[in-house]
Amino acid sequence: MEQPPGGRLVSSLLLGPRGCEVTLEREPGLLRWRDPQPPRRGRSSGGENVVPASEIIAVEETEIDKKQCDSGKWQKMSKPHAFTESRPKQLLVYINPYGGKRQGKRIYEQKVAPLFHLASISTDVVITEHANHAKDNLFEVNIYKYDGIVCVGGDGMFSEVMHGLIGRIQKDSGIDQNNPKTPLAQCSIRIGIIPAGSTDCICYATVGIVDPETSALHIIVGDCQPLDVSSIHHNNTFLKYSVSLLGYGFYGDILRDSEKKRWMGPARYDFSGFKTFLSHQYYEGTVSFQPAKGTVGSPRDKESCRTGCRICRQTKQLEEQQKNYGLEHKEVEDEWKVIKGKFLAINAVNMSCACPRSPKGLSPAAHLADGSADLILVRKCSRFNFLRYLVRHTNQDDQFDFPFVDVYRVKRFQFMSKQLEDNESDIKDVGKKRFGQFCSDHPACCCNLANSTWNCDGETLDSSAVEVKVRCQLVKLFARGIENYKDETAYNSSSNELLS
Ligand SMILES: Nc1ncnc2c1ncn2[C@@H]1O[C@H](COP(=O)(O)OP(=O)(O)OP(=O)(O)O)[C@@H](O)[C@H]1O
Ligand SMILES: CCCCCCCCCCCCC/C=C/[C@@H](O)[C@H](CO)NC(=O)CCCCC
Ligand SMILES: [Ca+2]
Repeated sequence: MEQPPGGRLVSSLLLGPRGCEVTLEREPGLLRWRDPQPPRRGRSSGGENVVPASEIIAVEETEIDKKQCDSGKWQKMSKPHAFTESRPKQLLVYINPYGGKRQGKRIYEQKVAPLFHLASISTDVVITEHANHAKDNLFEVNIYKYDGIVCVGGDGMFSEVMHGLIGRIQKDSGIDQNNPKTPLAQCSIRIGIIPAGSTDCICYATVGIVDPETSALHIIVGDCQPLDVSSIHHNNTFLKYSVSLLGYGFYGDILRDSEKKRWMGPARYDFSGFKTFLSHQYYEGTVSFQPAKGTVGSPRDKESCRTGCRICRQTKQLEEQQKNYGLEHKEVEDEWKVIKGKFLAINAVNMSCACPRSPKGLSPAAHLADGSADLILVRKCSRFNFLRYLVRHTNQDDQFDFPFVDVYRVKRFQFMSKQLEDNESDIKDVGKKRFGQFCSDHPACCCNLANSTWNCDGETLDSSAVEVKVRCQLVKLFARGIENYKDETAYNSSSNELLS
């Protein structure tokens, strides 16, 4: 390449049989060329292509002019691939061969492995043989020799890998996960998700599309998206972590029913969803929460979390300032709001939970990395009203604009079912006998004292009482959030896909 004044390198590029001029601008590192053919009508870019150098996957020479080579003017480069410091060189890959439509292995081998090879990334691949294989394995291997862990599967598989990684880091840092008050050690090893599951909500909500190649490219270019994680405890015992949905009632019941129908594949959620909707079960209990004070946004905002999100950035800065002033434990004294009631659903979401089924998700303005969760309380209402609420997850109308739906942005919350509350008070009341699932005071009244289960990122969790705390940006993903399209020349305008 020649270097004319102005920090621009200029060379010629052969695209098929036609040649064109290609320039590389040092600042801000953009590679530009014009299509050799005249621009198509209606194409605003006028046939110009722009690719940031940081997003070039690999450069390969197809043929070298022998004469130039011998003259010493040309030197054959070894295959250059690392264009930025943050790119991974060695990855540990876990494939769930049974997730979603059971295509994980094929997707990895046909769509992802060739791209990793092109980018000169070396991999150790583990095809899981049973549930918890990946999680257990992460406690045994030397994770520190890897630049990232990749999971090929759905939200459940991601959850397994995340539990393994967080657990391992805490173990190595001497931190007891059972203490809900202990600050956790952050995980600097990034996790990549190659979607091959049934809902793939974590991939959709952090990338904007469920597409294995796009996710592979985000891994290769070394993107980094921090993610909030909620820790769930009961009686000083650690239960689970959650990054997408922690739901009691409707989504817990769907999951409990659908787990028996795994053989149906992703269709099990439609079947169990319909059945759970008809059952119209409500649950009594008490929800207590601390409203998030240190965050900038609100769950009723019109603005969503997007790449480089201002709200996530500002909240993190605020948290760091508080830490510097020694105020990080101040929230313990913050006031608790208590709500007793009958609920069809209690949903706590750390992110929008957007997925192909619901493109704006359960809480469209929730943020990936703002240290808070949106707590959505759907009180007992008619079946018709509940259906109206559900349908609004699929259209542009506001799903929080109902008198029976409340939404709060929280840092911590607790839930206790009425059954457990009653049991706890009955321990003192020794003479009283319980009548199974029904109200002991009025056996004929059929008060609903049954318990639901929690849907924790698509895994069931049975606990009638939980204590939940959001851990700001505990893990990092190979992703960059959902992008806004401003520059049509750099990206394919019809999807979120990166150019390769
Ligand atoms: N080899 C295996 N055999 C059986 N179960 C496995 C195996 N490997 C992983 N699992 C478990 O399968 C569960 C579901 O996997 P995964 O999340 O990939 O698919 P899914 O449930 O269809 O998708 P989604 O979670 O997006 O709805 C995970 O909880 C994981 O622990
Ligand atoms: C008449 C039309 C009504 C349509 C209603 C559609 C509402 C869809 C909301 C979808 C919300 C998904 C929340 C994501 C949860 C994931 O962590 C979890 C694991 O993958 N998936 C499920 O539990 C699977 C949950 C599947 C629910 C159907
Ligand atoms: Ca959040």
